[in-house]
Amino acid sequence: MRLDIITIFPDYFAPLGVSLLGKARQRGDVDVHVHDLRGWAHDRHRTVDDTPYGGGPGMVMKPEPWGEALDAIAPSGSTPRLVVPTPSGRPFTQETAVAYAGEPWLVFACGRYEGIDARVIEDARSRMPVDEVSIGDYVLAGGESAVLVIVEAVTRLLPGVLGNADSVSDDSFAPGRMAALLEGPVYTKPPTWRGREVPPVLMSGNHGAIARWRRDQALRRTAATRPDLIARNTLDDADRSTLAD
Ligand SMILES: Nc1nc2cc(Br)ccc2s1
Repeated sequence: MRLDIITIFPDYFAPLGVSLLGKARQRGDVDVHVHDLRGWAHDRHRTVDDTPYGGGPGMVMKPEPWGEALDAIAPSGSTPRLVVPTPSGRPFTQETAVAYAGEPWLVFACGRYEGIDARVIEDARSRMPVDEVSIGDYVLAGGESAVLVIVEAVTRLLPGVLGNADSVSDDSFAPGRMAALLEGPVYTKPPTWRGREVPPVLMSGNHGAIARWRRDQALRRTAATRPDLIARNTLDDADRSTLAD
């Protein structure tokens, strides 16, 4: 997978060189290129923003540098998927992450200020798929943090990137598996810590009882914090009994 990231803060992406993704990059599983948008701003001050037409607060990112950057990174005829984080985008979910993990090439546009001139997105749509995605109902100072989130959610799904492949298939939001129940509590050694014991069922060796206990915990946590997710699940009698407790 190739990832291109266009930003006015390239140093923001130093974290992509460490941990699992860093190893994946060293192995050549992921090819990441970070580009400074100011490289395509040709005036003396390398200006990338200007005042908004129609007035209003803040500044808008000028179309010219973006247009030149996208032309240089994705010349006509090449068709990466352009991903533009924005609070007004479609929700980015685990399903989106799974879809993106199957893409050979993603280009990320990191907006700043009040956003990117809308004509940049229109122009890009004329020659490549463009997704405007939101990572949540809050406003950041720019798209860089959102790209870090999206890149982590996507690349951890790539074969070999996450040490334990089972972890991915066992994700609480993994499509098709218990349809997005939240993870229940997890435990490791020591068996007693500050007088608090690990639930005995987890040390019983009874895998059926352990699976039932884990599902009950996931159901209870989901019902308590994300009841909207419960409706997406097909509950059996045992589930309904757990939730009725
Ligand atoms: N939640 C999000 N906030 C923002 C702000 C800017 Br400015 C650009 C992208 C995003 S995604």
